[in-house]
Amino acid sequence: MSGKLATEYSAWQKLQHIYDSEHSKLVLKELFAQDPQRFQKFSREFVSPDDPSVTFLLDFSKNLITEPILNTLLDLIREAQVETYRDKMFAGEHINTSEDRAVLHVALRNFDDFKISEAGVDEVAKVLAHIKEFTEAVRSGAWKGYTGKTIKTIVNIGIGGSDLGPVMVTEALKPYAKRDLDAHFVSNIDGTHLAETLRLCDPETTLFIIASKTFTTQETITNATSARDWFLAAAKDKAHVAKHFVALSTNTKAVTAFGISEENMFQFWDWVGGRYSLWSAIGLSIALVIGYDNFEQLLRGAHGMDKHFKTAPLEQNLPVLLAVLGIWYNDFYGAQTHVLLPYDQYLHKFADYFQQGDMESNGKFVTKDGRRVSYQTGPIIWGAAGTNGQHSFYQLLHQGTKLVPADFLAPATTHNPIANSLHHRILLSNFFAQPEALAFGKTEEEVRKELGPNASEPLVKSKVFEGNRPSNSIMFPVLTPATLGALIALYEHKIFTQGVVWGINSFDQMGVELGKVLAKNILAQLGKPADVAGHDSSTTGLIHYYQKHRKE
Ligand SMILES: O=P(O)(O)OC[C@H]1O[C@@](O)(CO)[C@@H](O)[C@@H]1O
Repeated sequence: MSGKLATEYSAWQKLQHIYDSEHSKLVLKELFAQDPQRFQKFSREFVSPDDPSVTFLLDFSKNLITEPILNTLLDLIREAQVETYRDKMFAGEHINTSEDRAVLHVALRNFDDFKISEAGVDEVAKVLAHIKEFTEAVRSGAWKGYTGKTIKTIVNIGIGGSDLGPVMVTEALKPYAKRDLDAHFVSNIDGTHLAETLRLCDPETTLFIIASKTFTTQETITNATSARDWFLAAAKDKAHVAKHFVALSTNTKAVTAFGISEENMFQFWDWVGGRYSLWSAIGLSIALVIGYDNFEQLLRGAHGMDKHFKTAPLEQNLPVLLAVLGIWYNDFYGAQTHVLLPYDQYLHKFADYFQQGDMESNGKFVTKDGRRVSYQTGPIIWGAAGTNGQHSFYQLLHQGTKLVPADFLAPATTHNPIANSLHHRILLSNFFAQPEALAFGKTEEEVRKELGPNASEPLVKSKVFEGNRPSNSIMFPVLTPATLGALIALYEHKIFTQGVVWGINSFDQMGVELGKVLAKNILAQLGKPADVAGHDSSTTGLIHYYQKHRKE
């Protein structure tokens, strides 16, 4: 990162000029008509350098770009020194400058031993071995609860990066799950979350996983304490906690103070960002559900993408391509959001996961050297599994007034070929049709022809699809642990790349702190109206309403 504001790059200024002078002439229907080779030119096939079965196609031909525009976008990557910063990340340099930390989620899956000098990196293998040993003991039944029964239920208690990754991955890889081991995830401080989960648990056969990088997060520690109280109400003897509680954290002192022994702790390190931690001990619930071997495949899939990101030339580099396309719409077309649309029910939490991954990384307005940006940084990430989204928000995607760049993802083969794969064919027919409709629309002339001469003008106008709405399509043979790993790493490195161009620190999260401090202050004032002090009339009024109407 050259310490520049993105707008100071000559490539950025050239892109602004191109946008201003050409954007109105960029019509997908015409671009495709002019070039029968457009799909070939603007699609890339990723094949993992470690495993040829880990492969996917990125079709980015339905984007509002030409080769000169793409080349200028790649010039921006060069001018922002993205490759230099990438190499700094992989080398363990402290690129998280505000916290003086390395950013080394790639070290958690480093099967080829990238040379990385940072405390803890040489302990990754030991933690993985501990995860393997423990998960095999639980899954085999060798690990027994306090009454000698095997573990039937696991409850992961964590929030943010200590929850979203395990939730998304265990949902995505359900075909690989041990079906007689129930997994639950409690994250919200709302007592409902824990209460409803505990209704499903037997203290004799339940294992609680307390997942927290800091082991100070109020929601997690409160939930963990209540879960322990619930357990001890049945088990009575504190000695039994050791058989039913394990911890995933960087904070050994806090873990042991909570009452979990160090041998029941799976460690990770400060250079693992919360939203990049599913590859670490935070992935214990994943390994319990899908087995250690599949968890390792997940890691290996990500590693293959790491190598691709580290070595592929920019014009072949998939994270870089996704990154520059996102910047084109976010910073020049004025798109405020980016929608992720996996046509795979197993990936129904994919967008949720990258809400934190992207928005907590790049939702920033100050550069690493403290300058306020004058341009858009991180987009709003949202999405849903297809085809459900089509019956919810696609009206806006097709005929709304906002530009919403979309990523469509789908497996060529389903894990559930019911009805002779009729369901999958219908799913994929929509996966193919939606980007086509978004790109090419339906003209007024086509509508008139369809409706006939007596159709009212308003009706005709309401049925026009202007099209020219961009999308990427990603297809892969089947959703396996390794393919999922590669896909997640693809988006991680896209986020990294965009952060470098914007000059921001993608790896701290100062923005989550103020609310926590204010909440702690208010918590102490909730007793009675006289306790409420130091707030605006709105906050005061709301608290008074609560105090007047609460029943508990
Ligand atoms: O894992 P932990 O330390 O309990 O943090 C949980 C989450 O809280 C944050 O909002 C940071 O406070 C996320 O960045 C993080 O993933």
